[in-house]
Amino acid sequence: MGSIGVVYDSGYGHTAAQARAVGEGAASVPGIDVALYFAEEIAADPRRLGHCDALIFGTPTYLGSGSAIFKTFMEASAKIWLDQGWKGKLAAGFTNSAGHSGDKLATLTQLWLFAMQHGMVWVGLGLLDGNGRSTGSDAELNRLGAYAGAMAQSNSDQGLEGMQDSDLRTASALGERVARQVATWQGGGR
Ligand SMILES: Cc1cc2nc3c(=O)[nH]c(=O)nc-3n(C[C@H](O)[C@H](O)[C@H](O)COP(=O)(O)O)c2cc1C
Repeated sequence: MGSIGVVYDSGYGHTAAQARAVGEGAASVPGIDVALYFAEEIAADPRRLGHCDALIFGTPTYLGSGSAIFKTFMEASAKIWLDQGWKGKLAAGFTNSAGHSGDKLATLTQLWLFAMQHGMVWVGLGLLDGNGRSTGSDAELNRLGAYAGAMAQSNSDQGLEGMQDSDLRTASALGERVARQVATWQGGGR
């Protein structure tokens, strides 16, 4: 039994699709409740996340970092940070951008540091990098080769049809991994 909150921002819908995939993967684990929270809305009262055993953070990469709206959520959590209210919860992250690199690692690093400041315990993707061999293809899981979290790439001139199925499956795998960790995580040591 456990509860996971997926907190995300998305200006144009791509990262929202990734968030839904993360949520579906998490919900595939029996006994895990999953809820998606739009960062701008939950920033008004981030204490509503207090019941979650794990928080999975997601934001588009804008100019080499998370979006301003996601940063608003981060700063809205400052009073919780002061009390270390999320200490011992599990955390993970995901991001989408137009570039294949797109400096997405900087965004995942930002999310990781945010979780570290809160005393949370980071769960990485747990998948080897895909599509790194001559026999590989973009259909492979983790085709963008991230370890710190889930990455997705979508062309800037396309809508959701530009999302790669493999990236959504990778996002789902992250959600499922966090959910499996929640199922066994005690967290009591904080
Ligand atoms: C203000 C802004 C800054 C962006 N900066 C980057 C960037 O640094 N790297 C990148 O690869 N794509 C960048 N992009 C492209 C977005 O990451 C891409 O369109 C992504 O799909 C947006 O996700 P969303 O639909 O969830 O908002 C930027 C887009 C905008 C609007």
